[in-house]
Amino acid sequence: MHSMLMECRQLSRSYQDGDRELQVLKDVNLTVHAGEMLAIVGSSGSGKSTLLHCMGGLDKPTSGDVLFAGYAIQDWSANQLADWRNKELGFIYQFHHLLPEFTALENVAMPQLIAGVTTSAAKARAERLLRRVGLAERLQHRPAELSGGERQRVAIARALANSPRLVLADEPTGNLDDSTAEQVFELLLELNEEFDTAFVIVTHDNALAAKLPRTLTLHHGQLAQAES
Ligand SMILES: Nc1ncnc2c1ncn2[C@@H]1O[C@H](COP(=O)(O)OP(=O)(O)OP(=O)(O)O)[C@@H](O)[C@H]1O
Repeated sequence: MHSMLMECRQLSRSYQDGDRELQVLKDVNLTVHAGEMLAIVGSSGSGKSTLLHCMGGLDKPTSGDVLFAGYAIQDWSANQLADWRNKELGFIYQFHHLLPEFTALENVAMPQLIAGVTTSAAKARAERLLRRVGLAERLQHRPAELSGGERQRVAIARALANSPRLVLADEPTGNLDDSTAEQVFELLLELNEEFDTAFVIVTHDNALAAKLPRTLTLHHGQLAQAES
């Protein structure tokens, strides 16, 4: 059995909405094991993005803990969080968030340069990753010169650039047509097998979620079933 990588304990998040409190997440308990892949599904507004943001240190729980390899991330400074996100996490969003003025190769090299990898090593790894995601012919293209599916493949390669232990993906196929979405999902499944990286994928697409080994359902900010 794989070791525990991330744990949410009694995670709650509420927002102040005028003079009332909006409880978005309520006592969420979940464990992500090293190398596993799981889907989080739930209707719009059920708290999926908020949960992912708390797991990625982009939002802070109102109460409860997010532990990464046993450490409570909310205790870390902004610098520590930024460093952790750069080295240990990858993010994939619905919209690719690639830098428009840079090529695919440069976009994938960027997180490595930030981590202190040399330019030549960063570009070599970026090229390997882009080849792996099927973009050998697109290394020098800028995001505007790529299709939506290709842009998401670049974003996936970028998420894996620093060999993170965990990739958090928020509707990674939400902006793609059905067949492209399925291909991108298949790619994520393959990469999860090949790399020693856990994936947590938020999706509203139950058919795609069903391809993953484990699915958790959020309902009004609570996990619908007990953690397996
Ligand atoms: N910063 C914020 N301030 C106030 N309310 C917020 C904030 N972020 C999210 N919310 C509210 O929290 C609820 C859950 O939002 P969240 O984005 O987590 O849902 P979701 O399940 O990801 O929805 P969708 O599938 O539509 O993206 C929504 O009612 C939203 O308006």
